[in-house]
Parts: sequence; structure tokens; C-alpha cells
Amino acid sequence: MAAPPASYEKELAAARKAASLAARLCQGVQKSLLQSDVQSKADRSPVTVADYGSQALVSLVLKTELSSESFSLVAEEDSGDLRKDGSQETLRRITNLVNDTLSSDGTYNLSLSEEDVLVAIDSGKSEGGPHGRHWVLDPIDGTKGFLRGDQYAIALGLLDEGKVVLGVLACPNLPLAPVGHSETESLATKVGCLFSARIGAGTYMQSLDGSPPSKVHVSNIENPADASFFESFEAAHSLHDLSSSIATKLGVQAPPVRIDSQAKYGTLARGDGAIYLRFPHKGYREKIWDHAAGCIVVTEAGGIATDAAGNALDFSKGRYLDLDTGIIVTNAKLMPLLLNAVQSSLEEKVQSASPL
Ligand SMILES: Nc1ncnc2c1ncn2[C@@H]1O[C@H](COP(=O)(O)OS(=O)(=O)O)[C@@H](OP(=O)(O)O)[C@H]1O
Ligand SMILES: [Mg+2]
Ligand SMILES: [Mg+2]
Ligand SMILES: [Mg+2]
Repeated sequence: MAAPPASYEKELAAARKAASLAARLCQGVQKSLLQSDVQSKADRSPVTVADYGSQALVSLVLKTELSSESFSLVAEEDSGDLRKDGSQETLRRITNLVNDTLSSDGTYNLSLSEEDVLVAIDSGKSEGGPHGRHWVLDPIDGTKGFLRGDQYAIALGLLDEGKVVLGVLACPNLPLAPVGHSETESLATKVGCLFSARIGAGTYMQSLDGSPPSKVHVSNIENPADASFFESFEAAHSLHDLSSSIATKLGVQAPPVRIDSQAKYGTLARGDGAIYLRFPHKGYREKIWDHAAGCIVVTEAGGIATDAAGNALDFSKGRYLDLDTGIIVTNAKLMPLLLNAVQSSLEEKVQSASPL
């Protein structure tokens, strides 16, 4: 008899637990950020003790909760810089953060050594791929937002045979009330959202302090004039001019809402806005951990995420996404109009760049 299809319920519960604990660690660090907590990686992007601590915690919780013989994790950070001379103090601080978070939770009777922390971080070196199960983690997505005190997310997904089957986004600074509507902004004081999605089972949101989850759905707006759109906060991450030309073609009236990280997928999944546009500068290769969790959170809420040519995002190719030009997300009603506007703006861009 064939085995029943996997439900991934146990895995989703473990992912929620892991991301919530990591969020607690990050919140503590954000409150008391010291300059020495921030380092530059080889590509000059920032990394903090919280990125490392979050990655170590998530890897540890998943392994403890799901004691399966094969554990594969594709994650953003590695311990290379922490093993160099001069990093002892940073490693000590990360180890204390991880142990303090574990003991404040009280579920696990564990205390990690510095070497345990390095090993936990390095269990994220998997290459992923089309076969078997692979966890996909961005321990802090939107590190620049985290450093500014703005939006960031702990983003954790699971691939099974190359497909994203569950995803969790912990967004510690995201208001529970809708964002992007100025009239509600001042009321939106309560923050901390946890989004979770499982294939075929919808997307749910709850507060990070433990309210019961409620089902969310993308906006059902059909007229682009009523739509608002999200894009990266950082202009270096997405061509804002191109988004604005697309929005004009569509007849979108509202100005863009710029927020950091995969919190954009979460806000879209609950219908705060209707469109997410992302067009990296030429040559940039998107990583799977920047989109896996966000993608299932928005698609299980009724949204569609594709590349700029309308192809589904393919997470089975290893650590990178192989993409045509950009990523666009919206509801099923608006997608055909959006794709037309994207294609025509991209053609205009090519024409204006080519010599006469
Ligand atoms: N040049 C360039 N182009 C496109 N994307 C880039 C680029 N550089 C970085 N990144 C990735 O963007 C991730 C941050 O997400 P967002 O762009 O959505 O937010 S924000 O604009 O940084 O606020 C960010 O994730 P984190 O490194 O986890 O913060 C990066 O993986
Ligand atoms: Mg990221
Ligand atoms: Mg990151
Ligand atoms: Mg980074």
C-alpha cells in the first residue's frame, strides 16, 4: 500500500518553535545593539551576532524536535569569520545569547559550548537541490532593516523534492494591524507577527507572543487603480524606477510602500497591499533563503509569485534561484495585467538602453 501523503504538521510545529525562539534572541539584540555586534562579510554586507545566534538556534531546535537521521539545512551564514583570530569575544557573545534564549524558554535542558555554536551554524552548508528534504533558512532577512530598527524577518522553509512545502516568517517589528494605510499607522502599536503556511492548508498569522492563529488571504482587488505595491526599502536591491514605470502603466495611484525583508510577503499574504515588485540590478543572483518561506506564505494565501517572464519560482536548483530579471507577486485577478505591464516596461528599458 502506498504511504499517505506527508502532512508536514510536525515539521511546521518545529519550524514555528524555532523561528519564535530565534525572534526572541533577535529582539533582545536589537534593543541593545552595540557597534561591536556588527561585522562586514567578505561581500561587505552586514552580519550581526543576532544573525549567527538565530541560525544556531534554529538549527539546534529543528534537530532536537525532529530527530531524523538525515538533516539538511541551506542557510545564509557560516562560521568562517567567527573562527578567525580576533573573533573570540563575538563568539562568546553569540554563545551567551543562544544559551540565555534557551534558558529563558525553558523547554530544552541544554547549554552549548562555543564549538557547539560553530557546528550548529555550519550545519547550514547544504547545497539543497531537487531530491529529498532540505530546510532553507535566512536567520535574519533584512539585516539592514534590523540595524535601522525597522522590519526584518526570520524566514524558514522546507523543500521536499524541490518544492517548498511549508514556510514560517517571524516578523518581530511588524504591526499586527495593516501597514501602508496612513490612517491606521498611528494606532498600530502592537507589533510581532508569525506567519505560517503548509502546502494545501492555507496561511495563518498569529502574534509572536502567542495569540491563536487566524487564516489570512491576499487582497481581492481587481482594479489596479485601487492597488498599492510593496518594494525593497534599499534602492540597491531593486530598481525603483522600473517599479514606478510599471505602476504608472497599471494605473496604480498610491505611492510605493517600501519595507525591508520578506515581511513584504507576509503583508501581501494578509492583504495589506496587492503587489510586490522586485527587480535586482543586473548580475545579482537571488538566493533561495530570501524567498522560499515568503513564497509559500503568499501562495497558500491565494497569491501568485513568478519571475518577470511569468515562470513559477524554482527552488530545486541549489542555493540560488535561476531567474529571468525579477520577481513579481500579486493575486490571480491582477497577474495578467501586471505581467503585461512588466513586459512592456522591460522592453522600453531595453530600447532606451540600446544605441540608435
Ligand atoms: N544587490 C542586491 N540586489 C538584490 N537583493 C540584494 C542585494 N544585496 C542583498 N540583497 C538581498 O536582499 C535581502 C533584503 O531584502 P529586501 O531587499 O527585500 O529588503 S531591503 O531592501 O534590504 O530592506 C538581503 O537579505 P539579508 O542579507 O538576509 O538581509 C539580501 O540577500
Ligand atoms: Mg535575506
Ligand atoms: Mg540574512
Ligand atoms: Mg545577509
